[in-house]
Amino acid sequence: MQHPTSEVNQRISRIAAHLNPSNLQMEENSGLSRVNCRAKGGSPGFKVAILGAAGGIGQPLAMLMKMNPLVSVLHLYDVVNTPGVTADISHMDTGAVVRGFLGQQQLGDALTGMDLVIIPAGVPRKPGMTRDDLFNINAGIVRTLCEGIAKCCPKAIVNLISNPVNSTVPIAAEVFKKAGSYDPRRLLGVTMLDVVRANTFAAEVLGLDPRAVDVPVVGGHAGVTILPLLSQAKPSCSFTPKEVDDLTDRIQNGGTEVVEAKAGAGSATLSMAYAAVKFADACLRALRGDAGVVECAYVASEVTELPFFASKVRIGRTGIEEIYALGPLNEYERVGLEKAKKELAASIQKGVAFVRK
Ligand SMILES: NC(=O)c1ccc[n+]([C@@H]2O[C@H](COP(=O)([O-])OP(=O)(O)OC[C@H]3O[C@@H](n4cnc5c(N)ncnc54)[C@H](O)[C@@H]3O)[C@@H](O)[C@H]2O)c1
Ligand SMILES: O=C(O)C[C@H](O)C(=O)O
Repeated sequence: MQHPTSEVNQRISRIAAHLNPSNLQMEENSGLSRVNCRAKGGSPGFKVAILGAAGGIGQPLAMLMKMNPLVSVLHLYDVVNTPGVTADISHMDTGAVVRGFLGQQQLGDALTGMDLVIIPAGVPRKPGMTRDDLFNINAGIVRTLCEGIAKCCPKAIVNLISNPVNSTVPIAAEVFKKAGSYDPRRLLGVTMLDVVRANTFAAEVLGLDPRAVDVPVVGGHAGVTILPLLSQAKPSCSFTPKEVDDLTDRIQNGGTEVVEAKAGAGSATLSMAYAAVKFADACLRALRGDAGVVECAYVASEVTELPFFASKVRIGRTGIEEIYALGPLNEYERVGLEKAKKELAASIQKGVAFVRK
């Protein structure tokens, strides 16, 4: 039986919290607040934060992560609209406890204690733009968010989605280095959408179920830096030179295909949320201790002479545990690799310089 005074105190602090405009943090945002609930704990699992959770990717990503049984706590952070998104998602009858955080002053609370931080914050492309055209706005957003991560959850695994990924991952690395918290095993640029597209488009050509197809995509995440290794596609298959050309072109320009179809209303959001969840789920399974979790990602790497490169990596409890070599490339892929490296080198340098300047 609770002492009446403590019950009154709890009520008063609840009312005060609601009245204080600087405290916009929400706990499930429901009439039945957690103080009134019998069970205070969530289900066992991992704590995940999404930064940019109210956006085109953020919202479906939040919904899908709420459905993931490996997630016990889901923090939704954005500079706008998190109260509504949080209230909405918190009504789903799945295990994860959802909390919303609004604005820079709540970034620390959103991040504290997180195991995995997924970042889809930032502006998307419009027709006619390259991903690099987003650099001026998104570089600063990623820097600020990563400063928060370095301070509040330096051991978290970071899945970075914000474009241009080829530069934002080096930016994140530099921020973490400055803060003294850099662990390259824990920073992963999300290139899963390229793999998802490669599997889908290759399956169309082969007349197979896309779920049965696995095409490694290496390099980076923009134009010619997206390098599908069709010669290594599984199940083992062969493509005509025209099919290779057409498929490579479509995979490299998959993002632009969506940007043009959306005609000014943004870039890929739904397929990206799907890809982000596929990747985040792989990271969580690895954190749980599952063996053999291997995915493509853009990471600090020694696979080429460049400091960052996307390739297959094995993820484990401590983050990236092994980075795989590219394997045998055919002449077409070797030429593609040289083009990819040239553009990647400039994008990496631009990201590093942004933080060091
Ligand atoms: N890696 C990939 O494969 C991939 C795929 C698709 C999109 N993207 C990129 O993801 C990013 C987001 O795309 P989107 O379609 O969701 O855009 P969006 O504009 O719909 O959503 C972005 C969200 O970020 C929020 N935001 C802006 N500044 C912020 C800050 N400082 N802190 C926290 N949140 C902030 C916005 O309020 C918004 O809710 C873009 O940069 C886009 O290019 C990457
Ligand atoms: O194309 C974009 O700008 C978004 C994203 O990088 C994508 O590949 O869909």
